[in-house]
Amino acid sequence: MKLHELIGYLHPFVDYKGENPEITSIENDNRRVTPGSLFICIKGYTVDGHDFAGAAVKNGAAAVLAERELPVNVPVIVVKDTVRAMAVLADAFYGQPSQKLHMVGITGTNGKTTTSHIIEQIFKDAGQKTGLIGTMYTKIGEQIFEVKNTTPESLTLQKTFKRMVDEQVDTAVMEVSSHALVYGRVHGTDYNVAVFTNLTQDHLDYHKTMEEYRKAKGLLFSQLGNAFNHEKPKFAVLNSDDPASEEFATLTSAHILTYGIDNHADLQAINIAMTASGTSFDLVSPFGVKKVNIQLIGKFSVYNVLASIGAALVSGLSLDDIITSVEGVKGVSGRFEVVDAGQDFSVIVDYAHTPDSLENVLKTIQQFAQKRVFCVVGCGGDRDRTKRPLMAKIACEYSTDAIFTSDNPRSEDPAEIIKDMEEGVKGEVYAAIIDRKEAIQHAVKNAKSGDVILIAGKGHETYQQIGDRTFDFDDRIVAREAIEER
Ligand SMILES: CC(=O)N[C@H]1[C@@H](OP(=O)(O)OP(=O)(O)OC[C@H]2O[C@@H](n3ccc(=O)[nH]c3=O)[C@H](O)[C@@H]2O)O[C@H](CO)[C@@H](O)[C@@H]1O[C@H](C)C(=O)N[C@@H](C)C(=O)N[C@H](CCC(=O)O)C(=O)O
Ligand SMILES: Nc1ncnc2c1ncn2[C@@H]1O[C@H](COP(=O)(O)OP(=O)(O)OP(=O)(O)O)[C@@H](O)[C@H]1O
Ligand SMILES: N[C@H](CCC[C@H](N)C(=O)O)C(=O)O
Ligand SMILES: [Mg+2]
Repeated sequence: MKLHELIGYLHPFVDYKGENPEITSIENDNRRVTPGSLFICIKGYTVDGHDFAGAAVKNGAAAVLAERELPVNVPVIVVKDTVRAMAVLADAFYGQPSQKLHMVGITGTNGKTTTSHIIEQIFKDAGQKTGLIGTMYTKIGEQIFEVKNTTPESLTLQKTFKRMVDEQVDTAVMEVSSHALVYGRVHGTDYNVAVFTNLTQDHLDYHKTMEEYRKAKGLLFSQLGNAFNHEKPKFAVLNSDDPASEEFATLTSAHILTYGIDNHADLQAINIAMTASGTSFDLVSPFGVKKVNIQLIGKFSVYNVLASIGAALVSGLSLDDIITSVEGVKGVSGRFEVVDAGQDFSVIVDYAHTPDSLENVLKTIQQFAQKRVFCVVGCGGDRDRTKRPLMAKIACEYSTDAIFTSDNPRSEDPAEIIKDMEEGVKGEVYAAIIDRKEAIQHAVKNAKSGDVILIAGKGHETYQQIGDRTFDFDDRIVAREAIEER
């Protein structure tokens, strides 16, 4: 694409009539620039991309998009906000790929990864080729690509959509983090279905207040657009048991489908019963009452399944087929994952890293635990500090043996993080073992027949970040080894 054509997609006041080179790629990292690239300078949290314009030109950049003039010998196009401009250019450069996919976006504090996998499974069972973008990876069909963020910045995102289009993907399911919504990473992404799971405390380091955090999540719904396209209708799938849904409904003109358990909803689960092999419920729907038996455990899993059924139903799939699919879902890596090395006590690895998810998982365990419940838990460094005492309190309240430990301390002192946790449990009995491996070994050594050990916070993660180093660490492997050493 020629530079002039590309610039034509920007704000009409952007005035550029200079040279018109062929733009072969768009990059925002000078290390990825090749001859013919347009280099976009982004002011980051760590460094300022404007400082790398010279290096980008050395690598062959044909033009630079920046927020100020720069001393380089290629055209510099100046805009007010390069992050906003990047989203527009990425969408245009890759041929507006999100408009060619059936797009399902999921936001909410907890359950995004789980729900996205359930939805992926339903569409796969319906014979579609799927794409998935989220915390664990990006997937195109069965190909897996590593990721750094739950929701990548616009350039990577649009490039991924383009690849999905090229590989004949029908439906793309993605997690949309609150950071992504605030930072405009999904500007231009044309969702057909926007799903809300729930809103509870997390990320207050970034959003400061729950109100700001709620506003961030609401952006997914306000960005669903206002026009009625009857050939490609838009839907908001909202949790009727979460008070934020009422506000989100007002933000969009899209059709609304609600799901819930406690409050009336278009899709409501009643008569929920936990069985040895999962959870069963009656689904009250516009198509009558249907019995559903899922292999997942807990009330929170019922919410994720209801949200997934809702997203698939508004996408035009048949309810009976959808139910068959969700009944086949075995669970998602690191979410309530059982570690079975033949021991006579249960070990569960779960990605609960917020107060609400920890409480949900421990309450679910209480429903079947007969004896002691050990809870190995830590809180991430360089993240919301205010959740630390709350998570510690929940661990002590809903388990018999709380063991506080480290979970990616990053640049913080792990002992100080545990001190923050301890603020929430003055006078309670607990153990504090900084080394996560030792903490897991301690629980495994002390567990007796019939006990349950929950290892919370890291789920699928295969690393521990201490300082600026990343070490191999997998709760499931460490637990298995500890069991085998017993
Ligand atoms: C705070 C934050 O959001 N940071 C994101 C941001 O990094 P940054 O601002 O530090 O970037 P930077 O390193 O300063 O670089 C600025 C610019 O200079 C460029 N650069 C940099 C170095 C160089 O040598 N050459 C060069 O050109 C960079 O490519 C970039 O364009 O831009 C990066 C690239 O897009 C992101 O990967 C990074 O996410 C970091 C890893 C992160 O931890 N983000 C968290 C807060 C986050 O976004 N989390 C949510 C999930 C939350 C949830 O679970 O709900 C998510 O969606 O992942
Ligand atoms: N609907 C839900 N409500 C509350 N807690 C949930 C729900 N679904 C899952 N959880 C809990 O939250 C944990 C994380 O789930 P999941 O990874 O699906 O969430 P996420 O929203 O993708 O998280 P992240 O923001 O880190 O990407 C699970 O391990 C489980 O403990
Ligand atoms: N997406 C979340 C994941 C937290 C996982 C937990 N293991 C931690 O490192 O705090 C975050 O970056 O806050
Ligand atoms: Mg996730």
